[in-house]
Amino acid sequence: MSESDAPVLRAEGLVKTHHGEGAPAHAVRGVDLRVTRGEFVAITGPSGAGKSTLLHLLGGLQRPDAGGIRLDGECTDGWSEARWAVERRRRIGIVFQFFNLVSDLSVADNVELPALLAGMPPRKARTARAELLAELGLTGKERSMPGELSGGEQQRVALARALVNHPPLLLADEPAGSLDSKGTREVMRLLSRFHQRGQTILLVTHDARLASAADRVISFFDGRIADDAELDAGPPPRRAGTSGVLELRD
Ligand SMILES: Nc1ncnc2c1ncn2[C@@H]1O[C@H](COP(=O)(O)OP(=O)(O)OP(=O)(O)O)[C@@H](O)[C@H]1O
Repeated sequence: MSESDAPVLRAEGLVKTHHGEGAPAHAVRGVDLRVTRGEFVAITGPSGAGKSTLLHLLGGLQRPDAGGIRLDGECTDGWSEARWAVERRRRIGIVFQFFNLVSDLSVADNVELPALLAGMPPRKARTARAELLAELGLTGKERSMPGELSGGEQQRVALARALVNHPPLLLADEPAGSLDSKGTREVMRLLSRFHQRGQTILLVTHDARLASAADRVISFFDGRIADDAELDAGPPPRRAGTSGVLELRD
């Protein structure tokens, strides 16, 4: 299988136990998962089921106790923290519930930073940033600091930051978890729109309504996949970069 035919993400036999103050938490108890190019997969399940731990493993933010992960067919076994950091910039965009923007950098700098760190020439990074912010309805906010923005706006900046390097995979961990209903609708509409353009997305949410935006829903329970179902297919995803400007209406 050539690398381009390989699944964007493949996990086999993933296991992760957290050792905290109390009894060990068996968060992920043996997970096999394959995500193909262009899929929008939601992982849903009750609080404490292990969804965030799984997403952290898949993004290389935590190491599994057992099992392995392949990105575009490439085995990640033995990757160091530094290697994961480099590969994440190129291959995996991540958005979190609480945005995790750099509070003392402007909106523009937050979005440009990962592009510059990935080696994009400054002029190209500025153009990429401007295009994404325009698409996300944030033109005019470039000089704002994150603390001056609403939660929904901050999450849109986080989305721009996650996508500025055109990563093959977007991981989203409860991206609407701290937003009001308007912000939630915006974020979900944007995820759907990027998916329509061909973006592969893995969304973790405890909210079954949000999961229904995906075309495949995995029910996660007690550290294991309890169900894995394709939903009715919507219009086929288009190739990346072929659609027009986003509209953000209520
Ligand atoms: N860093 C940690 N140290 C110790 N235990 C942890 C740690 N992170 C998670 N856990 C435990 O692992 C289990 C799974 O947690 P996880 O956050 O992955 O679940 P979740 O499904 O994402 O939950 P939620 O929807 O509430 O975010 C829980 O019992 C949790 O308390």
